[in-house]
Amino acid sequence: MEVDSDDNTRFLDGSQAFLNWFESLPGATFHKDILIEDLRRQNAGRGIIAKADIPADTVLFTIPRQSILCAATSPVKDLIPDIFDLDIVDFDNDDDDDEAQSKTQNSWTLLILIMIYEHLRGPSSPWYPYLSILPSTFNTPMFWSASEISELQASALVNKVGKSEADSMISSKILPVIRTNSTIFFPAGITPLNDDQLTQLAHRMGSTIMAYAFDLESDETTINEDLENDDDEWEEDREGKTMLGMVPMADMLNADAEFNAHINHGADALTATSLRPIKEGEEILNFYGPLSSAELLRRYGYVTPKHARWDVVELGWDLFVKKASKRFFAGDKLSPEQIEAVQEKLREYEGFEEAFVLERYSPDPSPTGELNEEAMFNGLPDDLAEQFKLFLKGVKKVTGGKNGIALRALEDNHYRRELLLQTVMEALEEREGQYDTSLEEDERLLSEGVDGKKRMAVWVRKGEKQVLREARAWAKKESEESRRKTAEGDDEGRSSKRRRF
Ligand SMILES: C[S@@+](CC[C@H](N)C(=O)[O-])C[C@H]1O[C@@H](n2cnc3c(N)ncnc32)[C@H](O)[C@@H]1O
Repeated sequence: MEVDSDDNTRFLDGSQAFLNWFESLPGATFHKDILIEDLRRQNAGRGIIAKADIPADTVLFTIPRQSILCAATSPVKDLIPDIFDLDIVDFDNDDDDDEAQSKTQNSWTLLILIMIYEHLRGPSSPWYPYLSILPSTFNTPMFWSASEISELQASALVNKVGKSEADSMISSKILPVIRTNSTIFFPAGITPLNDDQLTQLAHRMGSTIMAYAFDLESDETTINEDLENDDDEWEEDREGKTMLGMVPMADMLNADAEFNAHINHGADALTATSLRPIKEGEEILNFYGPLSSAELLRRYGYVTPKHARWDVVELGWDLFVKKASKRFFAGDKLSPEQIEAVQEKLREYEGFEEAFVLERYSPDPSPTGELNEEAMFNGLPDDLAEQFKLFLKGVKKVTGGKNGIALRALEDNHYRRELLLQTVMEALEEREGQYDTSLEEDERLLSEGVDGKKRMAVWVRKGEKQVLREARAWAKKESEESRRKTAEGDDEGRSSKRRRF
């Protein structure tokens, strides 16, 4: 990345002013053997590196809770108590669809308002040296043009960018509060911003929160406890469930799927500690969770090779049914209208899934932040087999028991599994065809050195195609096995009350 010398000076001065400010906070510590480094040459902004070898379990820095920018520390809670009353704010409220809730705040919108307020205060804000080094532009797809988004091709990420949801959240929860309290946000001497400017600012703050904010747990937790929890735990800070806060210095750590540091949440302070020995010159890295390349790009605006182990691809139910139906049309025993009737009934079912996420078996990193096991594709979602069985039952019903294939599949577990696997293989082939380029073309593009947003988009779509190929190879192997068992007339396959599919 090219930077001119003025930019360079501003960047380095910003880092130094931030460090000076941080070290002056009562209770803050910053280890003598670490430094804030300029990592723009590797498109990673600022990061923290070790200046000397650091042993495991070393406290790298300490952030007193008082210095965190959040609902508990912001002066706005006294200025606009009715919306910032911490006793009545429902941190679980993330339901934007409910009109009654449209004016109430959640952890996201509170923090957006707090950050807008501090941003507008400029140098008078106690957090100014910190806020000054946070980004004003982002690489997340939220800010991509339509043609840049189109490079994601058939990735499910295209429908998860969330621009219009963010726009409506800003117009229903952010702008009205600022307009009602305009003298607080724009006191004498500060020129008020118009709605477009405020909307842009709110987007900027929302994206900063997405990539920088922490879920403020109040209890001491350790990496071991975190890793024992299920995957959803990692995502909690991005779901609007608990108080979110901007944690100076903790958010200067970059991250990867293999990492060497962790943030512990203590009663009075948060501390960053080394999980294992860190060598001089090594970057100190945090972990943002077991995120796929697409999710890492959506939330943080970057991708890394090590996160590809968590790549996923979505297989739509309608595509699966399209492929399955071909088999059930045999002998004209099932009409398209009957299939649609089955589908309609299925959609009414509470647990109905529109799409199934295919993913590898991919263990979490070890407590010392290392990946010790290969990720591999080893199975389809159980829900798909269950929904397929319901579909077969539906077919049996609408045909009055006349569709032989459905009847046999409901009776014979091996046969049903074989049908499922065959259908999945065909559906996966069509799913791969929905992307404009092949896996091999994407690999060539990446090796030829495509860069910027396009490289990230190619990386995401390539990763998804790789999962599709692995899933197809796995299904083929399983299907051969299943067919062998069916041919052998394995009685185990017959349905019985004692045995489940
Ligand atoms: C919490 S901040 C980390 C500090 C950030 N680099 C900065 O300069 O302010 C998260 C952002 O850092 C960048 N980042 C984090 N880890 C990265 C990595 N391994 N490679 C490239 N960029 C990374 C991404 O832009 C991400 O949105």
